[in-house]
Amino acid sequence: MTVVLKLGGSVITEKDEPETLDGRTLTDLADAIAEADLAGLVLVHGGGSFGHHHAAAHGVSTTEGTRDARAAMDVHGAMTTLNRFVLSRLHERDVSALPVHPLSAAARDAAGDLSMPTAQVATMLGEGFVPVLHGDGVVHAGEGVTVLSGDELVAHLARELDADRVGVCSTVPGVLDADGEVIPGIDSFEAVADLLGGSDATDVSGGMAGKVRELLALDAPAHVFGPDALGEFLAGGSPGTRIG
Ligand SMILES: Nc1ncnc2c1ncn2[C@@H]1O[C@H](COP(=O)(O)OP(=O)(O)OP(=O)(O)O)[C@@H](O)[C@H]1O
Ligand SMILES: C=C(C)CCOP(=O)(O)O
Repeated sequence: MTVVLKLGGSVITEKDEPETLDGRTLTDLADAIAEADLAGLVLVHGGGSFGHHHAAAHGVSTTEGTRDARAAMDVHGAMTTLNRFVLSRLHERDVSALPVHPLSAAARDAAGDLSMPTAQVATMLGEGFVPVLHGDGVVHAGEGVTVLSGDELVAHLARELDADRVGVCSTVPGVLDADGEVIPGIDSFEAVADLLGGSDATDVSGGMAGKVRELLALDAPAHVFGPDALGEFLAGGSPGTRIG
């Protein structure tokens, strides 16, 4: 059973305070992960206040790039710092987590299509490790370096690894309707397009609308849920909003 799980940057950081961790929530999520069956689990985390502030400050998005290596390193460096925090919380709980940094492995062609090998991720899984990837900068033909979102990585990994389940843990308990209630299931983008906004915080990669679009394109069932429901998802449950 292969499960791809994203820990939203807005969950594990204080998204409005540059480079500030939400240590308490990250600890709770690490506890839930440590209690779960870890075989086949691939983790991805987003940028929150580590990646998005730097990307926005340099005018870099998923489509607008930079050829300034220092700007690219501001984004990448902040993301590897956040990745170290996530890894250390997992190691403290004896989770055999190993990092995979997309900047050094991935590329986009001129049309923006992503390529990234996944043999290292599959081999880590085969050897009993938990790979931990993250949103990052990515070299992009014709643009320099653009942003690769964790949501895009989740979709890529789910396809390449033929995942059985996908989970996206965000600040919200699911995709919300106009009354703020969790929508149980989404089968088409058009049906919910008017409800989906970007993010409340600085976010260069599309917020909830981008997430739903990526997840709908997958074969594997995906769930969007809040931090309280991570244990339920990892135990095989279907919390929040089911997508696809
Ligand atoms: N209909 C909706 N239902 C739920 N959330 C919505 C909706 N429309 C917009 N949003 C926003 O989407 C946000 C979640 O997307 P966001 O990209 O910020 O989360 P994340 O993946 O946890 O963070 P990051 O992108 O930093 O990894 C919510 O906090 C909310 O502000
Ligand atoms: C801004 C960066 C580098 C990461 C974007 O990943 P996301 O938070 O999953 O959208």
